[in-house]
Amino acid sequence: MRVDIGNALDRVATPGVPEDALDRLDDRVADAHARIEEGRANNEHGYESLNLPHTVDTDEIRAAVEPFDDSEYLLNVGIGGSALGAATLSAALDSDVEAYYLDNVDPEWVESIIDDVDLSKTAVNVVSRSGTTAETLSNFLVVREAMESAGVDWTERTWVTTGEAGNLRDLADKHDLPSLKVPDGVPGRFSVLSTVGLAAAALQGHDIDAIVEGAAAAEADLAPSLYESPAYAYGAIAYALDVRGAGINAMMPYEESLETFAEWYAQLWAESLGKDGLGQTPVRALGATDQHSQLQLYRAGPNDKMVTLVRAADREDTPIPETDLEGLSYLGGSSLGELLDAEFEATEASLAAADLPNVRIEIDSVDEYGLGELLYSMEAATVLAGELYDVDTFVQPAVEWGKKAARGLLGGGDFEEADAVAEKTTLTIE
Ligand SMILES: O=P(O)(O)OC[C@H]1O[C@](O)(CO)[C@@H](O)[C@@H]1O
Repeated sequence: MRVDIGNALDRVATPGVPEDALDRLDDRVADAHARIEEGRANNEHGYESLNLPHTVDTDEIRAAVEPFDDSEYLLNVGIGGSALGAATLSAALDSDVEAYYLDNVDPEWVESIIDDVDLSKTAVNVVSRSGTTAETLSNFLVVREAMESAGVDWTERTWVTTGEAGNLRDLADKHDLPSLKVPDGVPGRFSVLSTVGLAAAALQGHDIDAIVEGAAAAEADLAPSLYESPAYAYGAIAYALDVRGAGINAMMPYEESLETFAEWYAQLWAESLGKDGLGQTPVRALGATDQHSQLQLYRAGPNDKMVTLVRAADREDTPIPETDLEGLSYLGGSSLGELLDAEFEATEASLAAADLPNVRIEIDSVDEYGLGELLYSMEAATVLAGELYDVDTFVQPAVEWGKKAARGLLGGGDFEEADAVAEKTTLTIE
């Protein structure tokens, strides 16, 4: 993986980072790297995530999903980090298994998916690190009832991925379900390279060892200098731009297969760094599509953002037939890939021409190795940025308020947060 930060320098962009400031920041990167390595060596909570290339047991994962290798469908029931990593891999890689990610509780959407699959040929993976997430447990109960109604023995088609204890662990023990453990020291948003992300990938026939090899290559690049580590270069430059005013980071892959990656990145970046009034807001974008959508704001709106452009050096291509359409003959004989690359580079240059900071991330190809490299690098970049912001990267206390309010509204306990809902200020226009 390569990261080009040239268009983030102050001689190109505003806000931009002076090269002498980057050199000074590199001293802080060295200190942060030492802290990260200490956390990894001691398997400290969160830092343990960066050890996964050496600790994940891919044989165990393949064995756990082997009983389901006749499946034509996968229903992954989980939310947040218990869905987005596996969904990123599914979206990026081809498989004969049709995978669905039930990571919301919109009833019409859930019912439409259950109707779309043949439950007798479906593997259900219920994923929850805590085992208490309302959306996940509710969707599981709905799916289980649908299987029972269809005369399918759900215990024959379900595996569980969860922590040491909790509702799902009890369910697995009670019904003797195949189960995989979510590593204790790995927060959900950092769990794609663990049982959480790789079991679904294995069921879909993907080479999870190649994913881990790519992650290991990114790990090998971690160094006490941003100039030696693409992952740290990205984490450092994004932090440096944020503290200079680029409070928004548009993650804009120029690969349709990486659209879900941008969604995964948004949770990783926001839930890790959004603390104590700090944190850069991730925006999910897609090239070339958003050139015809958000780019107007990026170029001519407030200079309060950076754009991260991601692409693969190699991809399959499709020729564009010759044409005599007025003004479009230049396209004939070219290819869609050449057009996409031209638009990537044109957008990159257009942002620089508008003084808007942007960073280029390039992987060799969107395959298992390239995905492992990209995902691990973004995790390492996030951990580094967390050290530079000096926030607690691996917790997410701010999400608990809403959970308690919702639980109180449903009669799940007496929570003052639920009382606050009733006190809403209203000014309704109809
Ligand atoms: O895996 P669990 O415990 O169901 O949590 C799902 C998601 O919910 C969160 O805990 C936030 O509520 C995320 O950090 C996590 O990825």
